[in-house]
Amino acid sequence: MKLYSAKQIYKADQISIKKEEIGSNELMERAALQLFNWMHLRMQGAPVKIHLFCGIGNNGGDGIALARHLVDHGYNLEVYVINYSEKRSKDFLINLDRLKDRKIWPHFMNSDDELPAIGREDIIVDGIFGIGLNRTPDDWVIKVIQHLNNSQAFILSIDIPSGLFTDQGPENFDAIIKSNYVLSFQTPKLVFFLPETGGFIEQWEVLDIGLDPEYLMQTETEYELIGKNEVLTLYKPREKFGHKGTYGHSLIVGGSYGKIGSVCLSSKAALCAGSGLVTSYVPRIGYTILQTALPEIMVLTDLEEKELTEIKFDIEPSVVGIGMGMGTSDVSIKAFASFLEQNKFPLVIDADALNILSKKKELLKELPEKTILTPHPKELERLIGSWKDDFEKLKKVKEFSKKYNCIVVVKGAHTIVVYNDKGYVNTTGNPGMATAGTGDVLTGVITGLLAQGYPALDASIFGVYLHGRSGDIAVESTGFQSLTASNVIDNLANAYLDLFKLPEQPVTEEENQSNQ
Ligand SMILES: NC(=O)C1=CN([C@@H]2O[C@H](COP(=O)(O)OP(=O)(O)OC[C@H]3O[C@@H](n4cnc5c(N)ncnc54)[C@H](O)[C@@H]3O)[C@@H](O)[C@H]2O)[C@@H](O)CC1
Ligand SMILES: [K+]
Repeated sequence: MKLYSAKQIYKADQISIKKEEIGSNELMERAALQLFNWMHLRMQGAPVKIHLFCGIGNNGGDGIALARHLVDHGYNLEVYVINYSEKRSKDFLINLDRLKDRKIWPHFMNSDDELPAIGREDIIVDGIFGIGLNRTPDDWVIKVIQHLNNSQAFILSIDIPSGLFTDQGPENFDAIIKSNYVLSFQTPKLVFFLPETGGFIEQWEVLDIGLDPEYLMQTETEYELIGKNEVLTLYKPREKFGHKGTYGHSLIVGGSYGKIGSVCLSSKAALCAGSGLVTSYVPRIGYTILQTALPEIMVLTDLEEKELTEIKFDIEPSVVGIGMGMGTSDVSIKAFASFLEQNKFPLVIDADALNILSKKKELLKELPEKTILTPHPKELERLIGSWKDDFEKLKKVKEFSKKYNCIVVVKGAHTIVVYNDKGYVNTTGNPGMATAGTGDVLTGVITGLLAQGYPALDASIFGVYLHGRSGDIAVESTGFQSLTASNVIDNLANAYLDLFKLPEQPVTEEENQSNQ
């Protein structure tokens, strides 16, 4: 699913109005009707108190138009207009008149007005600012926003939580509505998925207001949201006459004294992701551990007992996944540097290998094209330097990706795979996966996919999705706290099977009767 920018949404809006020969207020009416239907279906006329807060732009206009439908259906409604500017939008005014025709008079709130009492059982509808916000709200408006956040009432936001910019980072976190539910028009917004701002949205849903499909389809976006539909187009089915050689050979390099487990996890994950063969390359101490833990896997060892001192092998792997548990001792740095200088195989680089790259940036030029780097936030910071906000971070990652022609997997609650100017935002995964070893599993999965011939970008996007989906399936039986990295590996099979599961269909009346 594409994630459109505010500019693109405004453009789609204009094109739709022109093509369909409708007024902009008709589009607003469509939006308001969608909002109303959503609420009415769930509330079924319940007499709960609804406090509807509107701004004076089109987001407020949506709110005012919604108010008319709610009133027409007998809902218990109080409407407030936050008068933060004199420049009321045309469609806001049209809808205000329509509301007044029904003898409904909103409370017009100005800077020195008292804030209304809101019960914790009430519902707040937030239509103060939409995608048109272009500066931090005035102090008194921030006080209103804080008042709503502190009320403990359920907050339903129209289009986007008020106070959140669509395409830039926030300046003041106190100025943003904390939404329980966002009904977002046509497209979710990128900020819903970024670590700094994602917490302002508990749940979201898209309401289709029928913006011009042709424009939406043809328009390239900077970010895409990755769900099952998107990865299904990447999936490569197995061939009947395939053999283990067809599905590649993954070499997993890493480990040191006390950290052989990380190599076990990556190696097993590569195997379960479908790699035909897997070999692990570890210090000698890892030999018995790996051979005992993973009978399907071959093992090569360094001459040294406890750490890697030389990465040399006489096999021809399809791909090398490197770095987990490797440490950053001087000898291991040297081993990694000379490996990079001679290596000709595709690479997935993680953990300590990333830290070594950060310390010795001159090694970055040795990376084969489309090398995949999988940093967590701290590793990323060491690699690209610090950032002011998520948008600056993504800009820096894009520059880095272009400079070194590499793919960067920016790990987080919504991992974003970045290549060149484009970002792919993952939707699977859960907080239970914030546990030791899940990163090693991800490296293994991506390595295993590359081995099978997935192009590097597809392997990254698909690998991140599968890893998260395995975690989501696992957590159903483990709960968040007890989920382990091994549980994620154990559910890779289920994540694959889940790709082809159809959504559950409602039981028909006939089936119901025959079951009785
Ligand atoms: N574009 C579309 O396709 C549609 C948009 N609709 C609604 O329109 C919204 C966008 O409306 P607008 O562009 O009118 O903008 P908003 O309603 O988001 O913002 C109000 C206006 O206030 C001004 N403003 C921005 N920041 C301010 C600040 N900090 N203090 C004071 N004034 C400030 C701006 O001039 C802005 O236009 C969307 O979020 C959505 O809710 C819907 O009506 C349906 C169609
Ligand atoms: K809003």
